[in-house]
Amino acid sequence: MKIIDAKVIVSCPGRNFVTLKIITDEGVHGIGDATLNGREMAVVAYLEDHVIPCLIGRDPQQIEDIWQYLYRGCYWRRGAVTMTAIAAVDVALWDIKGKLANMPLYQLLGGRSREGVMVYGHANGADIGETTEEVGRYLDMGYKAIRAQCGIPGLPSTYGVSGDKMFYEPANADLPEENVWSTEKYLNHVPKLFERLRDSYGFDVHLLHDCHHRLSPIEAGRLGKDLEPYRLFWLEDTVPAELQERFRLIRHHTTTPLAVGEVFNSIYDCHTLISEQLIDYIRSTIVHTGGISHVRRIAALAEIYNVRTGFHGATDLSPVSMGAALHFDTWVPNFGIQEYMRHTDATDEVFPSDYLFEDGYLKVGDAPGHGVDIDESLAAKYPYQRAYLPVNRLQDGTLFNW
Ligand SMILES: O=C(O)[C@@H](O)[C@@H](O)[C@H](O)[C@H](O)CO
Ligand SMILES: [Mg+2]
Repeated sequence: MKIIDAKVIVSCPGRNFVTLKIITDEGVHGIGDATLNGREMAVVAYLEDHVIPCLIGRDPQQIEDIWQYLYRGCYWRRGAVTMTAIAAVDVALWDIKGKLANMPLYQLLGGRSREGVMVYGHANGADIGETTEEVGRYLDMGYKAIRAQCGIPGLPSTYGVSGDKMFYEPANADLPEENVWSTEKYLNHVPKLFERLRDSYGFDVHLLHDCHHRLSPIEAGRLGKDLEPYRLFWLEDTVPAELQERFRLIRHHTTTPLAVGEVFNSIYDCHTLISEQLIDYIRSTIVHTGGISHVRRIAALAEIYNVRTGFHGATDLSPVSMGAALHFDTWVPNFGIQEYMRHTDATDEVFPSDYLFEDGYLKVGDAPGHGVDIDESLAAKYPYQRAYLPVNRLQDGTLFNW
C-alpha cells in the first residue's frame, strides 16, 4: 500500500483552517489538522515544500517510521511549525489506519475507558454581572465545567472577553489588535468574580480560569491563594512557561490546581513540570505537539506522576483536531477534562463530524478513523484571510505577554 498524493487545503469559514489530506493507492484517505493560529501559511509551506515530497510512495501503515523520519530526519527538531506539520501527517495516518481496520480511533488506541468526555465551555462578560449570567447560561445548556473570564475595570479590553458570546474567536483579520494590561487591576478583580460565582451557583459546578501567561511566579502564587476559597478545577497558564522551574515557587504557595501547555510542542517542554508534579493538568494537544504518536508519550509520562490531561480545544483547533482529541480522551486512562469552544455552523458544514454534545459530555461516534472529514468544494468557497492574535501592552506602552 502506498501514499500516492497529499494536499493542503486552506479554508476560512469564519476563521482560517489548514487541513492535510493524504490519499492512498487503495482509495482510502485520511485528514489531519495543521492550523497554527496567526502563522497558518508557514505550516502550509513546510508541508507543501518539505514534507509532502517525502511522503509520496511510502506505506501509510508505517505511522511510527514516518513520524521518526519527519522528526529525526529533518535534523531541526521541535518548534511549533515543525510539530504542527508532523501532527497533521500523524493524525491523517491514524485516520487511514482506522479506516483500514474499520475501527474508530479509540479502539485502535486501546478501547473505551469512559462513556463520554467531560468538556468545559467558555463563559465571558464585560463585567462580573455579565459573566455570572453567562455561567448560568452554560449551566442551562448542561455544562458540568465552565471557564469564567471577565472584563477588568479600567482596562478597555481583556483577554477572553468578546462581543460574541457563543463563538468567541481569539484572532482578528488584517493586523494584530493591541490590548492594554495591568496585572494590579487584574489581581484585585478576579477573586471577586469567583466569590460571586460561588455565591450564585454553589460548589457543584467545576469552575476554571485562564491567566494567559501574564503573571510572575509570586503573583501566580498570590492569585492561587486568593482563589483557594472558591475551589477552582484549575488555574491555567499563570506564567510564561519557558522555564519549567518557575512552577516550583507557585506550587509552594498555593493548593489551587494548575494547568499549562497549550503553547508547548513536545515532551521536552513539560517533562520537569510532570516529573516534579508541579502541575495537575497538561494541556499540550495533538495538533501542536506532533500528533497522537507524540502526545500519547506525554500522557504516559503524566500518568506515572498522577498528572491528568486537559487538552486545548479553542476554535482555532479545527473539528479534525477535536475529533482526534475526543478519541484520545475516550481512551486515555489519566483523562482530566477537554476544552470545548463551539465552532460556527459554517465551520461545522465544511468539516462534517460525528461527535455530539450531551449533558456536559462530548461523545464520539463509531465511524472508522477519527470520524471527521472535509467538504472540499465547500471549503473552496472560503478563501484564506490573513489574521493575527492580538498583542498586549502595559499601560506605559511596554510590549507584554499575550
Ligand atoms: O485556553 C484557551 O483556549 C486560550 O488560551 C486560547 O483561546 C488561545 O488564546 C488560542 O487558542 C490561541 O490561538
Ligand atoms: Mg488558554
